[in-house]
Amino acid sequence: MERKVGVNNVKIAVVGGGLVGALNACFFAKRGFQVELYESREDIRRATVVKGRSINLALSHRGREALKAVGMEDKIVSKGIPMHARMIHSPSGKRSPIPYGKKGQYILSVDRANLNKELLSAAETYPSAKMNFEHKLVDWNLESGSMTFLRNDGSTKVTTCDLTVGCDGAFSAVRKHFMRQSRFNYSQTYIPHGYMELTIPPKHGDFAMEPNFLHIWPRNTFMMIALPNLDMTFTCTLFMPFEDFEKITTGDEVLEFFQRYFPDSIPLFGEEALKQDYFRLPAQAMVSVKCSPYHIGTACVLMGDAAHAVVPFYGQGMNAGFEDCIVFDELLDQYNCDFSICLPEFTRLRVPDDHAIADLAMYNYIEMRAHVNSKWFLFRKHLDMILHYMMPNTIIPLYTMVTFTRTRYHEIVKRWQWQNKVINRGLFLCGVSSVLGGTYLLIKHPPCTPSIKLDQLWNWA
Ligand SMILES: Cc1cc2nc3c(=O)[nH]c(=O)nc-3n(C[C@H](O)[C@H](O)[C@H](O)COP(=O)(O)OP(=O)(O)OC[C@H]3O[C@@H](n4cnc5c(N)ncnc54)[C@H](O)[C@@H]3O)c2cc1C
Ligand SMILES: COc1ccc2c(c1)CN(c1nc(C(=O)N(C)c3cc(Cl)c(F)cc3C(=O)O)c(Cl)s1)C2
Repeated sequence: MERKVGVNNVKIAVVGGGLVGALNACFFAKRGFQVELYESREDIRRATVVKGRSINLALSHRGREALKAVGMEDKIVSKGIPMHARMIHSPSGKRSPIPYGKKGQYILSVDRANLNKELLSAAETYPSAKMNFEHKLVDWNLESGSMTFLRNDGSTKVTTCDLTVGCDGAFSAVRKHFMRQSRFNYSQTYIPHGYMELTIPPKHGDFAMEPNFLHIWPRNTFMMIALPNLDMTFTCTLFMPFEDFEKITTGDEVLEFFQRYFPDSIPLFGEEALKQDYFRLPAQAMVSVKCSPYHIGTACVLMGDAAHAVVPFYGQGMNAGFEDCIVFDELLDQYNCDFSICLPEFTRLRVPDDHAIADLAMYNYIEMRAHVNSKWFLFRKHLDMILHYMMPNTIIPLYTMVTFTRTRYHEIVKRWQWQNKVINRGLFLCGVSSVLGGTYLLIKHPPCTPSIKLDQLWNWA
């Protein structure tokens, strides 16, 4: 265990015991801080069902690097299912695999609840870390640093700390107190689409589809994806405008809809099971939140969805939140745990990157919704691969940089804009050269004049 001189009497309050809060508790406790984690829900290690969250998630490089830094990568990866490629399902039921990249380039389907439990248990192994469940932050006083938590029995607990780390998600209570600060920027966007999770059960005791793939049914305004689970089920996420969800009110309408857009999936769900699953929970909303700065003085810093909730169309929300944790930890190393430097530096570094991934995810949502069906998806991904193969150091697919590197998100956007310019110029030059070439050939070798005139052709016929 690392122990820096002088940090073990510094008290950190982590608000929110979700994925990012639990990981942050590991980072701070590992460094020797006194850590108090406060989570409004009950301890999910004792809960039976965690409702309303995406059941599984795609873990990629950024998230793995953060887990590695606290010694949790192997444990989490061992319970993840590698997805080496996408499997594109066309309306006709044709399936086309598209690899994510080279052999070692894969993403992992991980179970959200298990990941959260493992991180909470890992945090608890540090003697300087204490978990407080069923403690909901209801007030925070910036000047005194005191926080008020409401407990399930109606009592309250007031406490103070040296640093509050707001990891309380997209609807953060900590961030609400930032809203009172002058020059605090905030924006949120709900997209018209909702998402619903459906389950494909095992078939004859095995996965009903190829397990090591991220299955995708791209249908422009509708889309369904499926990620595998260790129990040989698939968790499917159906994305659709709320107004379309609302049009489907009966079991028969469910079947009619799936028959029309995702026919190959019906035998995998089972007709009756699909009808029940569809009405189990209502479609959930998706919100994109941007704000800045992420800190107030040396008293408070936001991380994860509390700082930047992103739409899931890049599978990066958790990965970006986990990267927040490792970036802050790297700053603590670089500036010897001096919060007066680390907090503003965290804002300076992470705001442009987290805003960039929020924009990329929203861009991908708009692109997928607008004109990505299975043919277009296949074409674009194959074009990416061909251009990357031809110019490996010049053209790198956007998703490769996002998913398999820790290249800063805002640098990826700049490079992507440059690459698009190169590709468009290249396509333009190809176009111009083919026109010039064609014209040259026409001049050099004029086509022979037809033996008969067009009007003779009609008479002749
Ligand atoms: C459909 C969908 C699919 C997704 N897929 C992926 C994916 O494939 N890959 C990926 O990287 N990301 C994905 N994400 C994003 C990912 O789920 C989030 O980015 C991640 O959960 C953020 O973690 P967090 O800890 O910041 O917030 P949360 O997970 O929301 O945790 C916040 C915690 O704070 C607690 N809390 C809230 N208010 C208070 C309070 N006042 N006091 C105390 N505690 C409080 C909550 O109970 C919760 O436990 C997806 C999201 C959705 C919606
Ligand atoms: C649990 O709920 C969810 C919901 C959405 C996602 C995930 C899990 C995981 N997601 C990933 N997206 C990428 C990606 O980079 N892109 C561009 C893609 C974007 C979309 Cl929308 C898509 F359908 C495929 C790809 C693809 O390339 O396979 C990965 Cl790489 S992983 C999206």
